[in-house]
Amino acid sequence: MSYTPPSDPVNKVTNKTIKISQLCELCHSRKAVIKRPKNLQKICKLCFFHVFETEIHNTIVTNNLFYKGERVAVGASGGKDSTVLAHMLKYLNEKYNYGIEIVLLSIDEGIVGYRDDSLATVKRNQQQYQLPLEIVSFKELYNWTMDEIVATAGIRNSCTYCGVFRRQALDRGAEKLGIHHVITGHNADDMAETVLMNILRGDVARLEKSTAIITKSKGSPIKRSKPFKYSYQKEIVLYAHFKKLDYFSTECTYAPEAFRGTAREFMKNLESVRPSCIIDIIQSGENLVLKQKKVHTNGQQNSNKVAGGFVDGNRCTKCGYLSSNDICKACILLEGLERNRPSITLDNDSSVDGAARVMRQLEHMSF
Ligand SMILES: Nc1ncnc2c1ncn2[C@@H]1O[C@H](COP(=O)(O)OP(=O)(O)OP(=O)(O)O)[C@@H](O)[C@H]1O
Repeated sequence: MSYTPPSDPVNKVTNKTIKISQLCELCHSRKAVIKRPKNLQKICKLCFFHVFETEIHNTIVTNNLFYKGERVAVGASGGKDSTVLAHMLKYLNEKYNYGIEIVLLSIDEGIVGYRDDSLATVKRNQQQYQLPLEIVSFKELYNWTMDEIVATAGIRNSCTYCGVFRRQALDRGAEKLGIHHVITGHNADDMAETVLMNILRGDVARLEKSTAIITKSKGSPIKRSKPFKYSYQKEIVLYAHFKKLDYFSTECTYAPEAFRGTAREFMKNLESVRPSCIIDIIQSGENLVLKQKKVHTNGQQNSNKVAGGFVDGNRCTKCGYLSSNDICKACILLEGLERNRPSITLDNDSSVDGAARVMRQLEHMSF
């Protein structure tokens, strides 16, 4: 059986007759060109754009992510997720009149050959989407670049340093802009991976928070949200590809954290057998009812009580930023780094240059 579809400028059907079995399962008129990774439905490009955009709009509306007049900072790394996020928020904001003001906020971790190239993409996105851009660097905030950190502390814990500093840097960048809402491109795959990792580590405190679409620490004026919480990574990539978005696709120079890498691989294997497992894991995480925490005789809950009497939402006594301890994790990491900073005797002899100068500096270096 065959069918002559109406003219379709997007799918550009050259052969006018399409077998019924090739028709889009949603509109039943255009040729299906995609098998949706989320549910294996065969659909056309136009229907894919429509369902994908509508699902994200529904997530935003159902969870009251924005209020009219709100200024929001999109964590923009130049990668696929945050590029699609910036594009999508601009598009939905105009289509549904959310009334939000969007600013791109990028953190330059100082990774030569990776972040400098991806930031060039963000700068192009800024032009393409006509959005303001703020770049904050690790160097200006911490006086360390990730390259220097890896050279000093090794590659093994690079994700820990990068994650802790970037999280705080996003808050500090937003504060600098007077913005109280940071939006990130974390997707369903990231979230399912995190749930799995927290279960495997028995990290109950993090498990409780890991599926929240909005997170906010007590005492912090800055909230974070993840509108792609239910969006599959593969669909985000497909959307970027079909919309011909300009994004940076190289992996970070430093290897992903070993445990996360293993969890990611495991999730991918599960997904290939059962695509719905990503959403299923997120839903399981959302529906987990955790055992009541033990209450101390003084009435305080276990999780809130930490050494020094600090609870989540206090300020670090060193840098003044949010911390659940006396001193925040960023300051603890910085202290360790400073102790090990290579002390370089600067060679002011301008007669030697290039490799000879570097060799001379290396000879003076001590760790
Ligand atoms: N350097 C950065 N500057 C600003 N935001 C960032 C940066 N790195 C990550 N983010 C934010 O955190 C989200 C998750 O980051 P992650 O490192 O998991 O990268 P990812 O999954 O590859 O995302 P992307 O494709 O956007 O790079 C990103 O989508 C982005 O919103």
